[in-house]
Amino acid sequence: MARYEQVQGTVALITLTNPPVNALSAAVRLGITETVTRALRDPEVKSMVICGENGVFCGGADIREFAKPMSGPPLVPMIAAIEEGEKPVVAAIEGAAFGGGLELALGCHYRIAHSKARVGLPEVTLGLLPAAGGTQRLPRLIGLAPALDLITTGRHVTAQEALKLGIVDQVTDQSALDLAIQFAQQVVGQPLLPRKLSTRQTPCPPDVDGLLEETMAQVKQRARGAMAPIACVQAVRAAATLPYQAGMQKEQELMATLFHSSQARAMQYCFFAQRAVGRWSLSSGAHSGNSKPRPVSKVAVIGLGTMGRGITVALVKAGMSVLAVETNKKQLEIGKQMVSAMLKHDAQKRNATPRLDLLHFTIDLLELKNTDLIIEAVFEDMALKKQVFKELSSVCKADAFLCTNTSGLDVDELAAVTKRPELVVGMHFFAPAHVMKLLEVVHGSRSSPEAVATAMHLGKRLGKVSVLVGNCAGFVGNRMLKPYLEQANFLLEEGATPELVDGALEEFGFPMGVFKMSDLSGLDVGWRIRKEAGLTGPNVDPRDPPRRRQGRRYSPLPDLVCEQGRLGQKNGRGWYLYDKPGGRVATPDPSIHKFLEEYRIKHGISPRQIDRQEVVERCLFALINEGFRSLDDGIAAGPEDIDMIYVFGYGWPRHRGGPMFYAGMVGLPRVLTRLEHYRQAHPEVPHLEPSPLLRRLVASGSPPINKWRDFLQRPHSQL
Ligand SMILES: CC/C=C\CC(=O)SCCNC(=O)CCNC(=O)[C@H](O)C(C)(C)COP(=O)(O)OP(=O)(O)OC[C@H]1O[C@@H](n2cnc3c(N)ncnc32)[C@H](O)[C@@H]1OP(=O)(O)O
Repeated sequence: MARYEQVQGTVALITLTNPPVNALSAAVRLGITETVTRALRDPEVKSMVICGENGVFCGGADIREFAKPMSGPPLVPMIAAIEEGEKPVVAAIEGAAFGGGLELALGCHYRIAHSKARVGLPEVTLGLLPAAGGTQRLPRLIGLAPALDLITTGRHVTAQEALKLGIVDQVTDQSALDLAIQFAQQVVGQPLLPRKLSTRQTPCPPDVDGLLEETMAQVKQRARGAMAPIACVQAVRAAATLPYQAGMQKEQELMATLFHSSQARAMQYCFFAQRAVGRWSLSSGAHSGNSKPRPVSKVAVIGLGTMGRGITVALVKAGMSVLAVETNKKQLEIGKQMVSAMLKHDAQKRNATPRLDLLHFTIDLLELKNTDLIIEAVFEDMALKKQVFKELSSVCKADAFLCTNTSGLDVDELAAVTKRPELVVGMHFFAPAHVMKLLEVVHGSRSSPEAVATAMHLGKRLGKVSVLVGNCAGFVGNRMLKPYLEQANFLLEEGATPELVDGALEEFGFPMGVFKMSDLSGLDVGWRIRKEAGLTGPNVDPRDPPRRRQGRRYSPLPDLVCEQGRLGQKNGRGWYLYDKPGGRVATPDPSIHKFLEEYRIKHGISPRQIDRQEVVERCLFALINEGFRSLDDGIAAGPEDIDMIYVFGYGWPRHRGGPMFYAGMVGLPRVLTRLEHYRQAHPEVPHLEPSPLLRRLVASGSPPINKWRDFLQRPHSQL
């Protein structure tokens, strides 16, 4: 797993050979150990170069091995042997050097990178820390503050930034390997000691404690309960305050607390799940391996509201030419100004030039005739969307894809008004669409594999995690959100406050509780949808009592809040009070508390003490239960799809792996028992009735999550 050659007479070339990313598996570690020993012993060899096969240096430790018993030589002594050896070693970094890969390179005496290479220590994103000396060598190389940044965020760094930071010694547009071999010959005979990072002192600012405290406070705030970022700060602190060996000891101790933790398991599950959702399949037998996306170069976006603007920006940022369409000149001008401002702001942050040249604006639908793919992002109103789709179907070229950004309307109903239902798919972006990483691609019953492949591929081009889902009200994400929101409202009726509910959910790890999130989205959005569904407003069945709709318990609280003119952050008043319209600082509002008390009196509800555990269980188990139903209905292809939707689209804390993974961690029997308990206490809430799939899984001994597919009621998903 490591090839050995002697090149240019005196240079030992060691090539890691473990495709696709040359991960440091046991076999690779053994290969490196053996080849380095051989090179150190061979008197003809004066220096070494370590590189990776297929243009990738090394993607780090083999993550798949973490769940197995340790075998093969450990990384720490392997890297120490390279550093301590008396022959210079040069790392030739092409493609990527991540995690253990960069730590290996830091053990080398010199690093040469290709200009397109990226480096980083992303262990924190796997619930770990760089425990092959990364927390000790990197600060000694680049200083305390930049090392803290890189290690606690896990961010990827370009070769250019790596050069500026001092992580690499040279960057080349030519072959990094050729340059490294040349370099390895030149440095023979030069003093090696100063190149051994373990012998250096960490460059620190005058106020080390201040920096560490400030970083710890920031990290805790960002971490939302994740342990790894905190351990990373503690390990880097050791690099600033302890001698190297003691620092290494600390690194190992901290790693031991993380390595077998449920958080690390959850985050490593997310790593593989994120990649698994890209491998989609349909019941027809079409799948990502046999369905080619059609090339798309001209894209149009219809509607420049919040969603349309975000989608346009995302497309332009991905280098695509976009025709942005509005209904009238005034709206077009507003949209144009806002999109341009967003692009300029984004470019400024990246120190780049905004690609305004890729943008074209029109109010004339006829200009769409040469467009390859159209994304409709008009108001969430079926009649309006149908009218748009009819028009698109007649003006666009016959093979253009027609995509809708609906967040939950029936994609088949829209496809049916066109002359090309097979080219219609849902592309459900999440606000703000240029920031949020999730894209739900909705497969209608007549969508062709090519349309699905094209939408999935477009999502990837935009840097999104695209998840294929089936067509039903709300698709996967919003369908599961419904019982979650419902439980939150019921909890208010029963005695909770918005702060209590949000506090419990934020403590769980969500960036924002449900009521703050509703305020941010705008309370009128759901109000309008509920009016259309006949749950509030003039279309309510007059025979329905105030707290029942369509045969089940209903809370009119959110409707009543909207009727008071409280629309959320946008007008400064929602479930909370804000410093100003559009303000972000939420404070509890005594008038909401009074309103809730009066509501309870009016409806004869005696408020009771509700604790955080009940909030978490009722909101999250109801959501998870709907996840099981979505799986059983074939709307979600697998639990990984649901989990990635929630992690990337709804702020589910990554260190808890997503709702379905979390259910497995809590234990399916417990989820079932608690749902049964709450269902008994609230017989009028059907969402609390445990799903048949959950019952089947528990009856079968609660198999691990990767076996759940075997228990689905349909052998194939509906997709
Ligand atoms: C003592 C502890 C010391 C060290 C700890 C570590 O090193 S932990 C590992 C740290 N490394 C990382 O987190 C990097 C993970 N990999 C990536 O970020 C990307 O894979 C990479 C290297 C940038 C390449 O990206 P690309 O988009 O080209 O490929 P893709 O991500 O789809 O990966 C291709 C397949 O390789 C599998 N894979 C990638 N990295 C690893 C790894 N470190 N271990 C095991 N497997 C890895 C990935 O899962 C893909 O396979 P698939 O079957 O498609 O899932």
